[in-house]
Amino acid sequence: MKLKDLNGIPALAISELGEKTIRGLTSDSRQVERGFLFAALKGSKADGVAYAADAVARGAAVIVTSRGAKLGNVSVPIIYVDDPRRTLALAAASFYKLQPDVMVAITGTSGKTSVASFTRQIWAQAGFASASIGTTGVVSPKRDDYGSLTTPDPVELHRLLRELVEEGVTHAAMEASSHGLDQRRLDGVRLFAGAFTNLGHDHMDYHATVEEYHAAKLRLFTELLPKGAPAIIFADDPFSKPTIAAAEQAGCTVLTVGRKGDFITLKRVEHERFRQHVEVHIAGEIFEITLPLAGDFQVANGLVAAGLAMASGVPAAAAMRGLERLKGAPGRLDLVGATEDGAPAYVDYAHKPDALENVLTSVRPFTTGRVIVVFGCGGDRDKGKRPMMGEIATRLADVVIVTDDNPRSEVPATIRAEILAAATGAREIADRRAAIQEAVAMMKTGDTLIIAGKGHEEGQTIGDVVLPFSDHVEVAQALKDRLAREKGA
Ligand SMILES: CC(=O)N[C@H]1[C@@H](OP(=O)(O)OP(=O)(O)OC[C@H]2O[C@@H](n3ccc(=O)[nH]c3=O)[C@H](O)[C@@H]2O)O[C@H](CO)[C@@H](O)[C@@H]1O[C@H](C)C(=O)N[C@@H](C)C(=O)N[C@H](CCC(=O)O)C(=O)O
Ligand SMILES: Nc1ncnc2c1ncn2[C@@H]1O[C@H](COP(=O)(O)OP(=O)(O)OP(=O)(O)O)[C@@H](O)[C@H]1O
Ligand SMILES: N[C@H](CCC[C@H](N)C(=O)O)C(=O)O
Ligand SMILES: [Mg+2]
Repeated sequence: MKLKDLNGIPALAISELGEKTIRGLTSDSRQVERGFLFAALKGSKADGVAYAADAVARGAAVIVTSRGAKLGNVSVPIIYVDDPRRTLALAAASFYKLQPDVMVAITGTSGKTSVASFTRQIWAQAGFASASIGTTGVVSPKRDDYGSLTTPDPVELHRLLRELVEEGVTHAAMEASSHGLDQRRLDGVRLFAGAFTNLGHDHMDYHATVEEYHAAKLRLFTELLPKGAPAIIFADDPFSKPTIAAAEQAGCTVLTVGRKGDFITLKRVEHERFRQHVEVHIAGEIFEITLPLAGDFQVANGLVAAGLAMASGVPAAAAMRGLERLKGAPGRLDLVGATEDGAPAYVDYAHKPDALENVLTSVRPFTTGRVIVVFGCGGDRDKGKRPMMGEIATRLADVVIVTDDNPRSEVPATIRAEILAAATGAREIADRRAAIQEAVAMMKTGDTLIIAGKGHEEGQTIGDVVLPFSDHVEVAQALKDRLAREKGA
């Protein structure tokens, strides 16, 4: 492809260098090949400018960087732009060209993965070839790939979108993390609609204030959605109002869902142990449906997903039928098994305060005994979450076991101590396997066990090493061991 065919490149550079052939793009010098465009980006740990020479040595044809960056002497042309991350995203979109016809993005502190998965499932039920992209990976009719980042790097993202189109996918739902929005990873995506779930405490190590964190999320509506595009907003969150105002001001067509919602109005919810009966009103019509998932928050996520599906052409009745057949996203209030007398054990991805509060509150109505929770907090991540989660766990659970969850480069005992400082009466069991064994062993009739924080994850990161570890596997094993002990006794 010629440089002149890439979006985001300033006109002057096109007039001088437009005929140059570009064979690929990247912001990582280690991935540069002959003829690549290298974007030298200032990051959180390093400055890509320092790797310009490395990129040239590997064959870069041209470098894009920010105005004022000092590159020294390099032997290839340099294009200076105001926002190189955005330029890279726009260029990647034009390089890979193809995107599914209907692309939607979901932002919010919690619920993104679930809503992306639910939207894909409702579309699929309605007959569309659909995909979801996010924390748990990429799912389409032809693939189920394990993921890493919530919102992939723009080059990887656009390569993926092209592959999905080549597979025949017409509809895709993706997560828009605040990092992804802030770092312009989605700027080249041709979005049909956006959605907002809620805003709580997370990533305060990256964003200076809650306002800045909210503003990063609002970029989806204020800068990325085209004028008039549907913005599906959950109406019952403390941050719904300012989000609705910002989306309206940006010219989006705001469609609200929830108890205070106008597009889909939630009227009544009756909880059962593993499902919920829900009554909603849509344009004067009453729907009574059974959502086959536990947890209040799954009703919210279901309505946001139904809103996205309806905004993109699925009839209300079909969207409601879709809700009745949903499968939870892996590791989200995921029932792994139960003790011999029926006490359930769930794995859940709550690794931030509001999520933990929601999940513990959700299981209370069907718990006649004790709520037991096992959790920890990640190292090298927002430290403010630790005492908040300690306090929530002790307030809402009857038995709290604090353990390790990806300590990364930090001292695990220090992380636990920061949680325990606000968790009076909690027990400390450093080894996550031992903590799960202990929790399963203490379960009695009527109890509910929640193993929180890792959800779908398949590893425990200690230092730089990722040891294989799955809460699912451990809980299932602990239940088996318990059964064997009971039988032997
Ligand atoms: C803090 C953060 O978001 N970092 C992301 C960011 O990296 P960065 O720009 O800060 O990178 P850096 O290490 O400072 O390096 C600066 C530049 O030098 C380049 N470099 C570096 C070394 C070298 O030899 N050559 C070279 O060219 C790097 O490629 C980079 O372009 O841009 C990279 C490319 O897009 C991402 O891979 C990287 O994600 C890291 C791995 C990460 O852990 N991110 C997490 C925090 C994240 O993004 N999480 C969100 C939210 C999760 C959620 O709550 O759902 C997500 O969307 O997943
Ligand atoms: N709508 C919601 N409101 C509050 N908590 C929720 C909601 N949806 C999910 N949760 C909680 O948050 C956890 C993560 O859910 P999910 O993966 O869908 O969110 P996410 O926004 O993708 O999170 P992440 O940013 O960590 O990828 C769930 O396991 C549950 O504990
Ligand atoms: N996307 C989140 C995942 C956190 C999951 C939790 N298990 C942890 O390691 O803190 C993050 O990177 O902050
Ligand atoms: Mg997610």
